[in-house]
Amino acid sequence: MARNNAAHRANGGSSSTTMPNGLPDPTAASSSSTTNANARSRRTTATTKSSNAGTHVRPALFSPAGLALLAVQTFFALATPIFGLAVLVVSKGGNVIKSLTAHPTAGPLINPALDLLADFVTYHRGIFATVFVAPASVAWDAVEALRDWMYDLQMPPVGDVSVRREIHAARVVQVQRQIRELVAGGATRLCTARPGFLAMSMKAGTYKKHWGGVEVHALRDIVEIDTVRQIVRVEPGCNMGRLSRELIKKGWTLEVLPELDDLTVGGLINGFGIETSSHKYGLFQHTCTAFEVVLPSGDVVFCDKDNNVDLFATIPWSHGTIGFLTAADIKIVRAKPYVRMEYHPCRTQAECVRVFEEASRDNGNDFVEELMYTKDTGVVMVGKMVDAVPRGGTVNVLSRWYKPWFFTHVASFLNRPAGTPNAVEYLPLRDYYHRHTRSIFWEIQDIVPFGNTWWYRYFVAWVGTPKISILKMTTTGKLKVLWETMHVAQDLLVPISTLKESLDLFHDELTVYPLWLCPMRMLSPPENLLANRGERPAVAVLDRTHPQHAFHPVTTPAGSLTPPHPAEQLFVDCGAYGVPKSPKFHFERSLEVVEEFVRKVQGYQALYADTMLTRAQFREMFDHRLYDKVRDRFQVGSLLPEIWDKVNKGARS
Ligand SMILES: NC(=O)C1=CN([C@@H]2O[C@H](COP(=O)(O)OP(=O)(O)OC[C@H]3O[C@@H](n4cnc5c(N)ncnc54)[C@H](OP(=O)(O)O)[C@@H]3O)[C@@H](O)[C@H]2O)C=CC1
Ligand SMILES: C=C(/C=C/[C@@H](C)[C@H]1CC[C@H]2C3=CC=C4C[C@@H](O)CC[C@]4(C)[C@H]3CC[C@]12C)C(C)C
Repeated sequence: MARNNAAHRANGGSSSTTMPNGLPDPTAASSSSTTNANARSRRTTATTKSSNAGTHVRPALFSPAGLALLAVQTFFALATPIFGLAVLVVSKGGNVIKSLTAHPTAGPLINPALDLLADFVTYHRGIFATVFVAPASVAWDAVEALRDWMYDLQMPPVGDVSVRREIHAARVVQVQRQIRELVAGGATRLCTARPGFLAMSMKAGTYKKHWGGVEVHALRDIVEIDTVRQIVRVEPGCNMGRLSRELIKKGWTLEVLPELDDLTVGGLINGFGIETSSHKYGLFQHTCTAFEVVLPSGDVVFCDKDNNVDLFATIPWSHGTIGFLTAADIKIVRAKPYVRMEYHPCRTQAECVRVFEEASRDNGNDFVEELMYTKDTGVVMVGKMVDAVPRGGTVNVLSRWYKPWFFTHVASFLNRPAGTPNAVEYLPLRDYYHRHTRSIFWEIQDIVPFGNTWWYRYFVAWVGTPKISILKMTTTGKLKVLWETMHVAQDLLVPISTLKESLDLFHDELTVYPLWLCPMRMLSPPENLLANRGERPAVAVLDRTHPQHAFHPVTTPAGSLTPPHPAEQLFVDCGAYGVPKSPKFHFERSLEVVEEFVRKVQGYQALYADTMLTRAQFREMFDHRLYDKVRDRFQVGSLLPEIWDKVNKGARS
């Protein structure tokens, strides 16, 4: 099978190649329009074929009850755009209104009205989120679901993937074309065209306003599900909500499926993705087996453990600073319908650390997570996928609108008298994965403070859950200041051996509870790969079936922002989301102190969050050796600046 070779192309070589698994090389297409036309014509043929064959199962969009609910929600949603527009204006959108408000006669009339509106949106956030953000979110999701459903409807029967591959290939050509046109048009820097308010972080990159934007998130579909190779090939704009829905329906799931519905494959690979199965499988990117990338030169490169392995190892964490990811192969595993969840309430800090660590080291557990509620109390949750609920077992369908927020449900187990056996319940698998979506972890309590009362849950919560992106989009200037000075959303990845020390420091500096603890195997993605390039000695081969494999000493290869702990593989993601209660708390100073600690213990800062690190400190925290080489090899130049240029404090607002 011919392989793509970026270096060859960079030297002016041309080739007609085939990507692995028969994926046609998009660069081989004579022109994008021809490819599109081909794809379109094949799509038509395929549609006919599928309806003739009668084997194509069309997914039911909504149940009758769901449709009724949707109708009411859509009614609410109709009012939303008008109000949303006004809010956008208040939060500095819309040049027309700006000029109107500057007008000597119109200004004095409009400005007070806008101020009033802004105050309402700021100080009555709960009402605003309920009456406008939630229905708008439902409408948004419904439109997306409709689009995805219609796309899937056009597709040929399961098993025939050629049409999807063709469509994907045509889309990649469009990405190539965009890059070439942007560069020819004088763009000196490139980033994705994804608007900042859609990104799963508190802030948006200021560079989005000035750099050339490449539309890659429009590539948002599943290209194929290969149950023989146990791989799903997916485009970068596909989100976790859609992926979990499609896979679980077919009896499969991802090894690591991050919990918020709107997280995208592209963002999770180029940033980092974690879930409660990460103690077993590592980060989201560690479960990927291949990437397709369009370089700033416009060339397409395929990489995996056998081809361009250096690129393969470097794409994770690179934040789009090597190329644009257009597809990824991700491992899938058999899904079981339920998660048997055991809640271990812990009443001392030592117990919180011990029970969590024991559970994290046991690969017999499919999911491990802890929520700390105070410095000394927490609940460790241990989940195992099961085929059925035993007689007498309690099923908890968490996604029902009237259910209490998950973190409050978990806290209730601390009220049980010490000595009572651990509580066990059975959660439908998809409900388990998205358990923190409805309450946005626990951030919703600061947005809709009355959202967990019985009357709200039963009579109002059916309206829907506010989407993070619409909350971001409707953040007023005053709110922004409040969020920036009085709130944190930070994840710090520390070796498990430093957990107690980390908890003490976080308590001292931040005092944010609940505090999220999630174990993770910190491996260089991929293991064992760079050894044959003579960078470092070969790493020990990991045996995933070994119950204690997380503790096999492994020499991680150099580069790819890898951890400097040869023998330390188990890390903990400590996630502090909320309003710090520590009297010491001062946003910038506290962040500096915490980051200093993380550097000391050779941990990592999650880069979706704020960082105060200087370029030098950043390079110290993340090993850039391989990264620099790869950027040189693929002649990235200044078109894609370094990671720090995209994540430093000044690059986001
Ligand atoms: N459980 C979890 O793992 C959670 C993770 N997160 C964080 O959220 C982020 C993911 O959020 P999401 O909104 O999906 O992603 P974002 O839009 O925030 O993208 C994250 C980074 O990846 C880059 N990127 C995204 N797609 C591509 C692509 N196709 N090619 C090249 N670069 C790309 C972006 O570049 P650019 O700036 O140019 O757009 C950006 O630097 C992750 O970084 C993750 O750490 C948040 C919540 C939970
Ligand atoms: C990285 C992890 C989890 C992170 C989440 C808890 C945060 C990621 C993005 C955060 C948010 C973005 C924008 C918001 C709009 C504001 O108006 C309100 C706050 C928020 C909803 C905010 C809340 C926290 C996040 C969702 C882990 C799992 C690795």
